[in-house]
Amino acid sequence: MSGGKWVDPAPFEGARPRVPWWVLVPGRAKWIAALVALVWLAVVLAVRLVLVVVRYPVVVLVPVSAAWCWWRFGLSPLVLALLSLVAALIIWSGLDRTSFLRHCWYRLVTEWRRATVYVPRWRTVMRLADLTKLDRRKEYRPTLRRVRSEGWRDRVRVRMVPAQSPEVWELRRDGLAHSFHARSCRVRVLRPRVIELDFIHRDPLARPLPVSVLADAEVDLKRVTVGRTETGKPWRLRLLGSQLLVVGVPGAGKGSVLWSIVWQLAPAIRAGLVRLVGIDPKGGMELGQCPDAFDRVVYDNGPEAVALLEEIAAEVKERATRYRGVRRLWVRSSGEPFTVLVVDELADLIAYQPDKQLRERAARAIQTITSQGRAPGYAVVGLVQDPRKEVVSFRHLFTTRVALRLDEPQQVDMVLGDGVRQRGAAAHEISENTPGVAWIKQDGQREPERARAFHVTDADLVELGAFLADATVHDFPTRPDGTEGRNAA
Ligand SMILES: Nc1ncnc2c1ncn2[C@@H]1O[C@H](COP(=O)(O)OP(=O)(O)OP(=O)(O)O)[C@@H](O)[C@H]1O
Repeated sequence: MSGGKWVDPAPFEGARPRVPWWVLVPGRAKWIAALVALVWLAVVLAVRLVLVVVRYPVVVLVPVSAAWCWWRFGLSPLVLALLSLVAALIIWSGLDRTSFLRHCWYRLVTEWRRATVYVPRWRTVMRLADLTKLDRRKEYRPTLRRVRSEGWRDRVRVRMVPAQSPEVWELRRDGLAHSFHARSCRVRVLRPRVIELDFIHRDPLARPLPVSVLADAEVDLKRVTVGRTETGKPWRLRLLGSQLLVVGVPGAGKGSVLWSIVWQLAPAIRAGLVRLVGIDPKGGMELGQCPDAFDRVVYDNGPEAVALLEEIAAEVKERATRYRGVRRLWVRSSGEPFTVLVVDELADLIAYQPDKQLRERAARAIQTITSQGRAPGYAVVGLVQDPRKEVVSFRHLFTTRVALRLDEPQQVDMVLGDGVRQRGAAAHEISENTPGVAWIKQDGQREPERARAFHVTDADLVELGAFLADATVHDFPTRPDGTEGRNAA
């Protein structure tokens, strides 16, 4: 104040002290925040620990138990316990090798491969394969989830990064296989954002499978076992209510699929429950190997074959009319045999036949049998070498499609349908050394299956013929001097 007037003092020019924000937070709030952070850290650590125990149970629990045993009882009981454990494992593997491998050995392999192959290389491989995404300096990386080793393959579950599609992984299958030391890699979609990579180490179907002993047994037409799948389960084909298309290049093993079916149906054929009708345009090269199996067979693709097809188509229509409103699917008690029509080279009838009229009549008849034969008990087993357009246009009529070895990836799409090859069904990669190996796609089943048909040898076909031939009484041979042989009595 000067003479009653206010004089503004000089403004304060010192720098305002800069203190971190948390200094301004009241002391109590700081304690609460620190406590929350500590609890959070403890929870994260506990979850991580649980994950380690879940992912590496053997590696974690065995040493921990051993350490506890040593501390509690001393060294000698520990050595005794370990020796007993080893002895128990040896006995287990001797008594039941399959369950030992599944529940013990493959568990160890799983942990070993996770720790030595997948975890150490995951980040680098993902980056180099361009499977990571960078957004605002944050890296999004696919997460390695569950790993399961089954000896011949490792199943690796992955959570994809947002906005990534399985096709991106499809394109990198080869690179991923090499990176993780596998022979090949398949990609399967499990659910949104989660895929499973199958890293294949060896082919479990490398060895031919012999057929089972031929004996009178009950035949289930919904589950005809014709081989084994790569997971070790029986390969079962549904014939009742289904139509089957088998495609493969020459020598791919179409014959083995066909004869495996006939082999399994043999008891029912002998009992008259199942009737086989065949058309072999190759002059009997295939079906002529066991004509006894067939009720009727035509070795031609001309008028006789077409007449047979039309006859069966008429039967289908007639039976369908009778069954209408009575039953929806053929049953044994109908008193009429279940009919299986085998066409060895379908393309010969509906594509290569030079006579246009015959070709069209054959196509019409096949269409009728496949589309209407389900309920009246008619199944078609169509074998094809060359999946050309004319044949593939029939594809949708066949509910089960079997792709044996094929030449080109496009052919796989033509036979199995779009998108099935992307789910791993690489029929064009089947080795020439494994005839009878096939990829199977059944309608209503999302995932294709890989399997191998039984190997039906020429000797087996002779046995099959003898099993199905009508019993004939043969004269006992007589000796040249006219006396009867020893067995004649
Ligand atoms: N499941 C199988 N296991 C082992 N070997 C097989 C199997 N199937 C077929 N083979 C062998 O592969 C060869 C070719 O088989 P097959 O004649 O059945 O092929 P295909 O596809 O019918 O040929 P084509 O179209 O020329 O008739 C044969 O020597 C056969 O012994």
